[in-house]
Amino acid sequence: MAARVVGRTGRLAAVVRSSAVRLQSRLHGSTGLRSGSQANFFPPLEDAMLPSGSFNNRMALITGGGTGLGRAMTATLSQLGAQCIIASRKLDVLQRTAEEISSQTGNKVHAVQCDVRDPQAVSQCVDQIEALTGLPDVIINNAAGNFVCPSERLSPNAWKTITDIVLNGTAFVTLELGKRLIQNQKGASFLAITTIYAESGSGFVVPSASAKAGVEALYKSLAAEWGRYGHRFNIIQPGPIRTKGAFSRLDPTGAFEKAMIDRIPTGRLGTPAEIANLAAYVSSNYASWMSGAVIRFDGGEYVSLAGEFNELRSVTPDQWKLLEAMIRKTKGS
Ligand SMILES: CCCCC/C=C\C=C\C(=O)SCCNC(=O)CCNC(=O)[C@H](O)C(C)(C)COP(=O)(O)OP(=O)(O)OC[C@H]1O[C@@H](n2cnc3c(N)ncnc32)[C@H](O)[C@@H]1OP(=O)(O)O
Ligand SMILES: NC(=O)C1=CN([C@@H]2O[C@H](COP(=O)(O)OP(=O)(O)OC[C@H]3O[C@@H](n4cnc5c(N)ncnc54)[C@H](OP(=O)(O)O)[C@@H]3O)[C@@H](O)[C@H]2O)C=CC1
Repeated sequence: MAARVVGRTGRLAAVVRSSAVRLQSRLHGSTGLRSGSQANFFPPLEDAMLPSGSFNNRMALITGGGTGLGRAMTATLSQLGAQCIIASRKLDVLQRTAEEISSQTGNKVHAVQCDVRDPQAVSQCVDQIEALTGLPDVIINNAAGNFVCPSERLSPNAWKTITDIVLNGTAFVTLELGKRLIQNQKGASFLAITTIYAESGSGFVVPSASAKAGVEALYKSLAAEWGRYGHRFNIIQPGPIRTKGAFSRLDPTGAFEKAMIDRIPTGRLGTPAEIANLAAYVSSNYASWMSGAVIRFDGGEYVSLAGEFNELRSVTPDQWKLLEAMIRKTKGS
């Protein structure tokens, strides 16, 4: 009897395993099956979500606003009436983006060169911003650096480069603006863009994970301390959204993308317009009661990675009948 049960259990386990393998290989194949089907339930909307004019007479600074997600946030804020300033190292890229967005929205976008790792450059950048627009009402700390690398291959300068851009850069921009805003008795919304692995940590991007966790601690701390000056601090943790900056450094061969889509319950990557809408809401007066919030925006990827039994998604209804029968047959412990 015991031998029969053991034999049957072994066969069932093999069936479950092989069907999971078949399913996995279908999902990882070039057809991208799951993204084709599940994603149909979750179509991304690209239009600006807030009423037009929501940012009239407001000034917004977006670091890293020349490319990728920062560019999308700048476009949405500008469309909603904001005067934007975008700041990063590459002035030509910033100027091109500023001109393109301004010409589409009719609202001025200013380009200011700034390496956020350098506190003096940040101070000069803020001088320039004050001269151009006055101190901003909205600050989005979006600039970042990252690459995948086994930690044993990281040089001290590699570690310093990423942590300087992400943690020190965010701190320099936030402190410089914060001090001047406090002096001028002006309120503001601060938003930091981190990542889902700021919470869990992640191998192979350890400087980024460490620095983004530091950014989250910085923003949660200041949310508590600087509310009295009229400042709100919030955090968005995006899941994967295709940008050249991120994907060329984190998935250089393109092989990782299918695995990511496979584990995202909404079956697709996010889009820059989706994060831009969320950032606009968080930075707007519609969210004036929101401070100290950490918003995970990842199509469900984080919980999908975390749940111990989530792989059981690949068990078929017939296999469940067998499993249930086995479980019900168990008596005692
Ligand atoms: C597909 C996944 C989606 C999910 C994404 C989740 C989270 C994403 C988080 C992000 O932050 S994505 C944003 C990524 N965007 C960028 O990184 C844009 C800006 N990046 C850069 O400018 C550069 O990549 C860099 C390296 C961050 C900074 O450039 P620079 O200041 O010019 O530095 P260096 O080239 O001088 O390098 C400094 C230091 O680092 C070493 N290093 C550079 N690349 C690598 C590498 N691939 N592997 C190992 N080490 C590297 C370099 O050798 C230098 O160290 P030394 O000791 O040699 O001096
Ligand atoms: N795309 C994704 O899937 C995800 C992205 N994120 C986060 O979203 C944000 C935007 O990333 P994404 O748009 O994908 O990537 P990008 O590479 O397009 O954006 C990074 C920006 O940071 C700027 N930057 C880098 N170093 C510095 C520096 N030293 N001083 C000033 N600016 C700097 C770059 O401009 P320049 O080269 O001109 O300096 C660039 O515009 C980042 O914070 C990233 O960590 C988080 C999770 C997922």
